[in-house]
Amino acid sequence: MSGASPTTATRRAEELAAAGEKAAVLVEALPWLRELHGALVVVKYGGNAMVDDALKAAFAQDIVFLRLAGLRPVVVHGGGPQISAALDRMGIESEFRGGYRVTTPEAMDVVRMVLTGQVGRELVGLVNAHGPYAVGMSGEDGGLLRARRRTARTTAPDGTVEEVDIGLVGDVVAVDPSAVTDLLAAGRVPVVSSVAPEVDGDGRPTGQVLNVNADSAAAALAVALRARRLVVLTDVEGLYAAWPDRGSLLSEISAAELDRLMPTLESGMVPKMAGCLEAVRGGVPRAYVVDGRRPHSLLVEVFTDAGAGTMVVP
Ligand SMILES: Nc1ncnc2c1ncn2[C@@H]1O[C@H](COP(=O)(O)OP(=O)(O)O)[C@@H](O)[C@H]1O
Ligand SMILES: CC(=O)N[C@@H](CCC(=O)OP(=O)(O)O)C(=O)O
Repeated sequence: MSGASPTTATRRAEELAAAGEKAAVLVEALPWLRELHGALVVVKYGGNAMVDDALKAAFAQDIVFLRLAGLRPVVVHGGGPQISAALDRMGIESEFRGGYRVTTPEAMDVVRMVLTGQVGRELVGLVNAHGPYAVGMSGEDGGLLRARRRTARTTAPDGTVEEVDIGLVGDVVAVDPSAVTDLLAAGRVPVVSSVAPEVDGDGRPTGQVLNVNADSAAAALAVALRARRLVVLTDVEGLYAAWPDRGSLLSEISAAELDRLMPTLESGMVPKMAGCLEAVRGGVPRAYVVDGRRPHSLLVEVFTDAGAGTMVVP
């Protein structure tokens, strides 16, 4: 008698079946690869989804995969928890109003240092472990972003709405995407941190830098770059109809429905969903909020039919 023993043969059959399943995943990606070839995709990586080294490394793999699959990814990263930890080590307490950090001049130095000097550098390093793709930049570089100070609105128990000063926090009012498009044309992956120079009412620089929420910065960039997708990776499955008791997870929502839901949203979801709204109203065909705690959720969202999380459509 010749040939493999029954156990070896069974194992071989199982291996081939597993390989076939993997091939099926690749085949499922085919229409998406075709549709998104050359597409510019802005990926916002939230600080809360940077849970551990393995997850950050998986994110870097996904970005390199997108780039090698012929898409043009642009990363905008957050780093809220990392900023809070650094402030905490310095004995400075973090305070948020309406999802935005109250930013004193002292805190602004830390925001800039942590976002551009620490979180951005780490992501660039992780991507570049695969080849010289990533180039880090902040909204200050190449005139990329300009921002004006924002105030936060709070509602008092009697229902009156008050404007409160939240310090050096900005809204993006202008984007010059050439620094990013130049890098894309050179085959690079821009990794952007959300710090921006302040301009006055006449558009003149004041010399101050402002702390821009990373969701807002990603949305402004996605609009200015005419991105085909904005994908926001965060630490929750997507947008829930009710919070914190997690009503149903909304798999798809229109801009008009989201607009109605906006006043009910809390904390970090406020700038996140405002950003998605701004993006789809500004011409981005789809914006997604995806659970970045699941490894490779970015690839699942972009290349499979199932998708995940919440999709916002115009
Ligand atoms: N309706 C909602 N659906 C989902 N999450 C919500 C909702 N309202 C508030 N949240 C909170 O928003 C958080 C996401 O925002 P944030 O912490 O700023 O994340 P990131 O660091 O990714 O920007 C969630 O973890 C959740 O606690
Ligand atoms: C004004 C404002 O709130 N800026 C944010 C910038 C970082 C950020 O947005 O990080 P995540 O995406 O991880 O939340 C902050 O200081 O935390």
